[in-house]
Amino acid sequence: MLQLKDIKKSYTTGDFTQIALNGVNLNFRKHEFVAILGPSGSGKTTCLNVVGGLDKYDSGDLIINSKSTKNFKDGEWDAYRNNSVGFIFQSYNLIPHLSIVDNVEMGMTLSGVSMEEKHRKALEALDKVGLKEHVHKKPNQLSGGQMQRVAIARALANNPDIILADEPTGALDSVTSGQIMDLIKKIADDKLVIMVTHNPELAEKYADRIVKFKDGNVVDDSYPYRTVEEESEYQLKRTSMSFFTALKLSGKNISTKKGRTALTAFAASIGIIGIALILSLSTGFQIQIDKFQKDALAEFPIIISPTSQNMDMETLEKMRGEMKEAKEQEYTNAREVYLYDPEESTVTHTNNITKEYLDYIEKIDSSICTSIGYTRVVGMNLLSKIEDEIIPVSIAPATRDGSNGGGMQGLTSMSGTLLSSYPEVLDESQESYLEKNYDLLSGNYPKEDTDLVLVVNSSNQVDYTVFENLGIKTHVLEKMKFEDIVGMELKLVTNNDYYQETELGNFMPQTDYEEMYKSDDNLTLKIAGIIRLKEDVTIGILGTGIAYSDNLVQRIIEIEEESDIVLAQKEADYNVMTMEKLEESMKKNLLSYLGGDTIPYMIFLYPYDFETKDEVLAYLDAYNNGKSDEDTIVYQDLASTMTSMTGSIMNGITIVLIAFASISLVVSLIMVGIITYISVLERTKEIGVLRALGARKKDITRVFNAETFLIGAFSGLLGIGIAYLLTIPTNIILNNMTGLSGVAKLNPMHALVLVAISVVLTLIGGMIPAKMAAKKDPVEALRSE
Ligand SMILES: Nc1ncnc2c1ncn2[C@@H]1O[C@H](COP(=O)(O)OP(=O)(O)OP(=O)(O)O)[C@@H](O)[C@H]1O
Repeated sequence: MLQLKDIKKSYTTGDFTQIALNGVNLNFRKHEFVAILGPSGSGKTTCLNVVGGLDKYDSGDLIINSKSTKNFKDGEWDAYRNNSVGFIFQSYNLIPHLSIVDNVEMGMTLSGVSMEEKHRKALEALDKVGLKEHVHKKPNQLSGGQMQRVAIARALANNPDIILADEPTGALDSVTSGQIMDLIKKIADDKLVIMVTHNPELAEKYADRIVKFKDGNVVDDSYPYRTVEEESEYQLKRTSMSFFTALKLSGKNISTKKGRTALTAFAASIGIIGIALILSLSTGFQIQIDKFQKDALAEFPIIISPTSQNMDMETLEKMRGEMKEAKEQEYTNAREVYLYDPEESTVTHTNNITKEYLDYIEKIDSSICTSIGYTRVVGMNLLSKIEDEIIPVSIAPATRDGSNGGGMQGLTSMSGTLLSSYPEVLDESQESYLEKNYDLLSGNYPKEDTDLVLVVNSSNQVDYTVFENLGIKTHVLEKMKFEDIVGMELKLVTNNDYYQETELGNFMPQTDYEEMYKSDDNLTLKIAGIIRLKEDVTIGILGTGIAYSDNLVQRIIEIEEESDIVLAQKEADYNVMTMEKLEESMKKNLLSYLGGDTIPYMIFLYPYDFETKDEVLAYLDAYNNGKSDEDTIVYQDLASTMTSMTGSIMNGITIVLIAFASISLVVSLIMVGIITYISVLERTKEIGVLRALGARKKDITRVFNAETFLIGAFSGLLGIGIAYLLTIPTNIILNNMTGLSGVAKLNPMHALVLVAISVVLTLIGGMIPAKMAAKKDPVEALRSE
């Protein structure tokens, strides 16, 4: 059954080598009760540990069921301890934080016995040792004798062939000793029991055979066994601890030191709390910005103007780079003044808007672009009948505009002025731009091309010059009734009626307004209604004053293109009114003013929202494909420029803050490492017990990894929980400070990732101590107190 052949074992500590076993030869029968006696230090325990596979022999051979163990691998030793050997120690070596049943089940747990079978066998074993009523107690609630019974039950539970007992009654009184010996004696009926003892009477009374040790050698054997081993199959069942078992084991251990674990987890969670708060704030602010974009900036048109400054990120960065360079050049010592052209450092592009481009724009899909607006510099020859007198008037916007109460400062400063021509919807079935964004205060929204509207600001104000231009004597007026304004009519006079060619060949505006007023060619314009920007619309593109549709201007151009003055001006290289010489660009402007140019000055494209805006931009970009630099048309998308700038600033700040908060994560990593290390020290005995029960080194690592996993997961969840609670006061404070509500919002995705990070970091922190634990020598581990 079991055979020791010339087993030698020595321990070297420093320069000193202690021979513990000096060529031991022993044969054991399948079923017998062997007592090993001998003076202290004679090698009894060492022999038992070698037989049990806890300690490795230096030379010789241990033959188990006729199989040599010389070439046993770690895994085979682990399996051997688990399947074939049951240990009973003097100091019981129960795992204190597990219940009695769990202690007894542990060996079977390691060899993967099913839950029910394991439980049944454990109860059976406990019944055998007479502890059936105590199964749910913890080891420290039992007497010494009872604890040793549990240890015996544990040794028996997996039904091993060999029971090794190292002074099992050493710590017990004589009565209890007797009871335990009776129990062991009974076990020996169908097992090999090897017991080390100092007590010759006990040995005499109970053992079948007494082997005496002295100086690492067998000096006497009362019933030697000399036989040739018959061949037999010897199969070992591999052991392995599931991660779940490791979790359970560690969970129970952690639950015995709740206070410490909670403190550790809290300390470790501070980094997580910091990062979670930062993330929740930054996502919160980003959400606010996005909301602002959606609410306001989506209404912000894409602008195509004659010259455009390339305000994309690349250019901005370039400009910033130049600023940096400029800084570096500061404070020269030269005694000279340098001249430079600031234009050279700004990137401008001249857009040559062509008929082809206009056609392209007009073909844009109405499902991505709600409306298109134009500005054209077309002068209108307007007359009005005021108190029976006909006078020339104008609907030009107020000269000091910008007070429509709609927060249009952005557009005002960047593109010069607010518009007086409102955009037309592309899809006729859609609500018109005015209906969507402006409340009607009086009259109607414009229906005809010739309908005008008066735009007022939130307090119904209009610059008095608007009315001055309309021919109304404003110095006697402070206010005007809606009814007096709505329905007001103006006559639009054609160029042919308005300008007349003189004998000198130049054109002069007529002054016979009565005559002009009566002309059949006139168009009658009417102020159809008074409108005001809706309260929830942030950006209105119309300035206060009179607004009209682009169709009206197009109609004027259609008529005036063929007017005498336009035809004459087209031919001439001088101003046909003043006869002054004209530059090419001045001529172009004059023609536009006279209605002789179909190309608008600026184009405004209004996407539905941010998604369709991208499509509109793609459509505009597509036009530039394969075009030479000067033929490309550069648009301005101020909204995106603004938001991408705020976006990257936000990201920058977030990264810096997270970097700071991460320092505390590193601290917690180190702390978890220390805690795990302490835990390894505290659980050394448990490591030994587990190894004796057949746990592999890997399983020990797993136990501690499970512990750090639990701490990591707990601290992560705790951190997220606290961070979540902290968002409440944060939001209250922010609301008081900024008026924004619900800014801090913890994204569930971020929460999950942070818990994962916490787990990974604590696992890393605990890795080294867990490896150290696995490397512990089982014999030494068992010996530790
Ligand atoms: N891990 C070790 N390192 C160094 N020496 C050891 C180690 N384990 C045992 N020894 C030495 O080996 C010898 C045999 O020890 P062992 O524990 O087997 O004796 P023992 O007969 O069981 O003694 P006791 O009856 O007092 O328990 C002793 O001299 C002991 O000091």
